[in-house]
Amino acid sequence: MTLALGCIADDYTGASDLANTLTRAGLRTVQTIGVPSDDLALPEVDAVVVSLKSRSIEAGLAVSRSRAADKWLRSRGAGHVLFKICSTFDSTDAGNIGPVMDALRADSGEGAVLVTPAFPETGRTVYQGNLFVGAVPLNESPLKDHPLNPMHDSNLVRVLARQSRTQIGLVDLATVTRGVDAVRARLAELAGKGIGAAIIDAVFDRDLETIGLVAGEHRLSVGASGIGLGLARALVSTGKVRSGAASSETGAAVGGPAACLAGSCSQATLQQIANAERIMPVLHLDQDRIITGAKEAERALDWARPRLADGPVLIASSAKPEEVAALQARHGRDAAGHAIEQAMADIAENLVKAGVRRLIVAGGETSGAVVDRLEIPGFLVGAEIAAGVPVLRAVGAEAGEMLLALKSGNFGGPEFFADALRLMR
Ligand SMILES: Nc1ncnc2c1ncn2[C@@H]1O[C@H](COP(=O)(O)OP(=O)(O)O)[C@@H](O)[C@H]1O
Ligand SMILES: O=C(O)[C@@H](O)C(=O)COP(=O)(O)O
Repeated sequence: MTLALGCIADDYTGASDLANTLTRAGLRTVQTIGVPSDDLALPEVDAVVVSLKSRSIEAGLAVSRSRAADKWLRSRGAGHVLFKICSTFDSTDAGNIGPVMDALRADSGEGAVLVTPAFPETGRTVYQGNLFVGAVPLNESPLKDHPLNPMHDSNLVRVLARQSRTQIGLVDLATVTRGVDAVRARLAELAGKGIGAAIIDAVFDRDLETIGLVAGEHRLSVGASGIGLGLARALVSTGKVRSGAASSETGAAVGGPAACLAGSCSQATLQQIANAERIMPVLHLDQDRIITGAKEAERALDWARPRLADGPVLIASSAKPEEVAALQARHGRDAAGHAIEQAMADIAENLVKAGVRRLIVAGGETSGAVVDRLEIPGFLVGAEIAAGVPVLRAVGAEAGEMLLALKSGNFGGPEFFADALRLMR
């Protein structure tokens, strides 16, 4: 297998979002959890997305895991590696976008790296280096209240400069609009000045196509699914990947009970949970009980097990920003987040033991904790539920045939859980 494109994603929902985008653009794609072991039977593919849970861990660990993934992808022939980050640039001043980019840049010998989280299909656009989420700048969007990485600065040149050892430049929209040669020339100019990375503006998919053509001539890029779309379209338009080879069939139905778990506290997920209350039983976890070790996961399982035969259930830890802030003040941000993620993993593990084979998880860190606990080594991409969220068919899972959906907290329409269940049969 010689990979046309290698990808390293810093969380699992982000990885499935990217795998979905690449598949839809015509690349045969598989999503692996971590660097695959030699005995994992991978189909013949154009792209591999290695999923890491590295967005919110200590920067040194994120760097070493990303470098290992990069090494594996390059050893499978990937000439270009995309480091997939969140379309809302989720990170803190300690990292991990800057430190990982610096390390992968050093390993690849890249001059100036193109960086953009733009993903117009989901309302993420970048202009003059400023990230917009829908109609508002990042720092005015719901991301200002993210439980782990609240985003308070929409100027990504500044945000990345605080995390990186290299100087950060800008390739503005006027340059992108002038086309591939103009972007090439600007990048060469920045590299000549010793600037190691540049935020590149993008508002429409056509901007990402221009960016993809230039980025594909290099060894490394950093961005969200939008730049993945650009890279994939460039591979197809230049004939490096045969178009139309990819299929996103979800395959045979798996049946069995279905369950939903929500750990995201995003506005979109809170609305989706409220709407799900109309169509399935919903249990709201008591977060203080989780953190103080009061057997809250067992209570949730006792509630869920007798209901599974009658239809899907939803278990949520999600809370409004002021409740999240109050909980964090009582217990600390990381302790609260970690304890809730582990409770979600406990619940998922036992739901699968109780027969659940169709599982929907809302939240990137939450999905990471759940998928790790279920020890699923990889996924094939199925039908698209909503922009950035595909049905995933587990490959090599201990529990056998399983369908999952890993939803980024911010993604999906108001009826997301119903939409997902309709496609996960
Ligand atoms: N009620 C709550 N209070 C505080 N933190 C919470 C609560 N519920 C979930 N969390 C934590 O918030 C984080 C949500 O992150 P994540 O799952 O990545 O969602 P998103 O996709 O919206 O970023 C996780 O670490 C989760 O454990
Ligand atoms: O790029 C995106 O927005 C998503 O693919 C993503 O990374 C999701 O992260 P979470 O919102 O933490 O699930």
